[in-house]
Amino acid sequence: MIKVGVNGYGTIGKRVADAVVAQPDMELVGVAKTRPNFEAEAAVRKGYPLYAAIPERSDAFREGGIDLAGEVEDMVMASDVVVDTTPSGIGAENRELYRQYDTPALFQGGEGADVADVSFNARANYDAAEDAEFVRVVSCNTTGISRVIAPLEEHFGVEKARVTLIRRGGDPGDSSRGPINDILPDPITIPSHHGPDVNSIFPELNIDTLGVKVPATLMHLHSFNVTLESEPTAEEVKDVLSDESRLFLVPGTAGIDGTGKLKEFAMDTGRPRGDLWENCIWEESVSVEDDDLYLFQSIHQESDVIPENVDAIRAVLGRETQEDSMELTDQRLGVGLESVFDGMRKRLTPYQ
Ligand SMILES: NC(=O)C1=CN([C@@H]2O[C@H](COP(=O)(O)OP(=O)(O)OC[C@H]3O[C@@H](n4cnc5c(N)ncnc54)[C@H](OP(=O)(O)O)[C@@H]3O)[C@@H](O)[C@H]2O)C=CC1
Ligand SMILES: O=C(OP(=O)(O)O)[C@H](O)COP(=O)(O)O
Repeated sequence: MIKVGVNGYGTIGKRVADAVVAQPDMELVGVAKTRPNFEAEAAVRKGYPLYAAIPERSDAFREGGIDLAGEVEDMVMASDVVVDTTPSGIGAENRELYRQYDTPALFQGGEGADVADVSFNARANYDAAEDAEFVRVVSCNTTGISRVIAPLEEHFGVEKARVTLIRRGGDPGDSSRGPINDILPDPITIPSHHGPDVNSIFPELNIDTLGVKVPATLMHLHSFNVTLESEPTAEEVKDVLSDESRLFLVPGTAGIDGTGKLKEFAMDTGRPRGDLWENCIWEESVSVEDDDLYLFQSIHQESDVIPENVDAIRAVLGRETQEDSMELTDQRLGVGLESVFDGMRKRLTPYQ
């Protein structure tokens, strides 16, 4: 069993912890937090050993009536791998702690690429993580773009990708973030940081990205224009994309017209926390004009990186092949939505 510690128990950390518990080859050593708040309560209720991320604050947990399993160092020492899911910038500060105990660590996309030896996306570069000291699972947006680029490169070749990202302002619980009544070019300079970040996965890719922030919390939306090296039909592109378990082609028949209904759909299908681990690509948007491909996709920022973190745990230890790890992760989490609509595709015409 692979022993996994999760340092930081917020949006990403709580989902990584649940995903680790769902794997047959992993054991959750515990999770670390700085404060005895509602998330600490939830971790304890789930039976997850809870460690104090800042030892001097251990007393606050005791005063709050929450039992600790120890301090973060104890968790790191007992782990084969630590997944660092602390806020952007804290991960880099934690590197020395992991190095001290010779424990490989995974960081998240809020850290700079130089925090790790390798930036990781399971579909694109699984093997590159093997034996690395530190691995960075790229951000939700970079993950979403990489999952589309990988099959397009393999099947059709990519001459140039242009992606405009309509970014959610904050997560649903981020009450201090915005905008609340504005549309911001963010970053205002071009390219946005996403293009160079995608290049940390595909160094040779010619890609430009533009970012916009809007008053929404549910998901991001990407508008793609990819100039291909060949001229497939839209149907051929859809066939290739629909073969990927982490890409979900939202059928026109579903009547899902935006991110609100996507989230409603996720909750209706019983997804934990309404999570959508897959890129949600609107099937009707997939269009090809000569060698230019266009499509819209939505990315659930809180959850698309979760399967990638699980795969990165195996990859860094050299366990399982890329294909076997992705298949196991998907099966244990329940990734893959195509089958939900199989019957519906046959029965309905668009938007009936
Ligand atoms: N949310 C998103 O959409 C995505 C985020 N990411 C990246 O994932 C990382 C984590 O983001 P996210 O989960 O959203 O952040 P959150 O703020 O939701 O969670 C981070 C948690 O870490 C805890 N924390 C703070 N300081 C420390 C510390 N020193 N040691 C241990 N825990 C600490 C905080 O809880 P407390 O202080 O209560 O312990 C907080 O809840 C970032 O790099 C982010 O960029 C990647 C993809 C998507
Ligand atoms: O960490 C994330 O969001 P946040 O920094 O806006 O909270 C997401 O991964 C999106 O980040 P990005 O738009 O910088 O790729």
